[in-house]
Amino acid sequence: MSDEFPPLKNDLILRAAWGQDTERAPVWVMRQAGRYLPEFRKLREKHDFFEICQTPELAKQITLQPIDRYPDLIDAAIIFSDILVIPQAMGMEVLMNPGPFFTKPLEVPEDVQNLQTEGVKERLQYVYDAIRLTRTQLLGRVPLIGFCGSPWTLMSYMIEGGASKTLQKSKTWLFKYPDQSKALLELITTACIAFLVGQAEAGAQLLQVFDSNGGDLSPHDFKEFSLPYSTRIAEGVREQLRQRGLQPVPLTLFAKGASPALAATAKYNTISLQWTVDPTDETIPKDVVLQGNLDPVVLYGGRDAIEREVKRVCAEFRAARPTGGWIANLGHGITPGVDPDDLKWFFECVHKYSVVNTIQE
Ligand SMILES: Cc1c2[nH]c(c1CCC(=O)O)Cc1[nH]c(c(CCC(=O)O)c1C)Cc1[nH]c(c(CCC(=O)O)c1C)Cc1[nH]c(c(C)c1CCC(=O)O)C2
Repeated sequence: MSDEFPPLKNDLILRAAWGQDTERAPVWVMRQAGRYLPEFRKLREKHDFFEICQTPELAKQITLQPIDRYPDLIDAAIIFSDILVIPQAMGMEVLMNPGPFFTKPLEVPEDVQNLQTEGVKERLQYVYDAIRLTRTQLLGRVPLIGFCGSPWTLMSYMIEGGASKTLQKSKTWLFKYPDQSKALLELITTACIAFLVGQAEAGAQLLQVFDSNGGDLSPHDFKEFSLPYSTRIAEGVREQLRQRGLQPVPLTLFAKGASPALAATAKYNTISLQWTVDPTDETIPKDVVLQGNLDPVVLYGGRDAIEREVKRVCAEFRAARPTGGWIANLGHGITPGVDPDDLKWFFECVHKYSVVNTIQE
């Protein structure tokens, strides 16, 4: 399997994800292939969002855009796709206009019976094809990240029908129909495990679970309705990779807004922190690798602010992980208005200030 693709020239992020010390922190950003890039917007004018996801050649082209624009500055690619491909593969229609829009969201627990839970892994074949093609054309420059949404975050989209500030409908399910909610979370968990294993089989070298709505739950409900399923994904993926004789793949959990100490109990190799978390927080266990966590809005603050904030964040992470185990990133996705040159400056600052002896000045 490993011979299928060109040899890897930059394994910084893999070493960091396994907890090893690195010369400097590896860096990538969530949503790095996205609307802040003029080359993305140009391609997007001609193609529907999910058409791009479903066309391996287009998904590959967009995945490579930031890698081509920032050569030697960026340490990972992330496959161009969306967390909502799982609900689609379960038979739900999802459009992007401009945010995600479900034409028939789940309204009552009986609606769950209409989901097509058999064959989900197979219907996502286009993602595996995109991953294979991208790995080939990356030419070993950097590792490729695969991903999925967490069961709770996907459940909330399937019920809300799109993004929501309050999550009133989906949280109502948790309080009104806790058992049926757990049954739905189980179904989604099974799909997530199969999908992540499929991505690793196709060549994804690191896997990230996005629990973007995890922090909208009380710690009690997070422990009841989100954490157990994210934990099961980590266990299930590791187990299935082992059974298939595949190399282990490092796993990252981004439980946005949730307590990092709780997120760490899910036993992922890495937890991704949003900017409201102090990486030196004593409650975070020392054996988990950290990813993050510059406030994405700093990228609008100009070069001096970017440099100052990167320097500060680098010092914090070095204090938190003196012997390595940090992947530099933003605390959430990069937003559409960022100047691509300011992102370049962010990468340059991370290269400079995450080297051990420069941050001790
Ligand atoms: C919640 C969520 C979604 N999708 C995703 C999440 C989890 C991360 C997070 O919390 O932001 C994950 C995602 N979405 C996308 C990626 C691609 C890889 C990457 O570059 O990170 C990834 C990893 C592409 C995308 N997904 C989307 C875009 C922009 C839409 C467009 O091109 O029209 C991109 C590049 C659209 C999308 N997709 C989703 C929303 C809420 C939106 C609209 C809001 C927004 O635009 O940021 C669902």
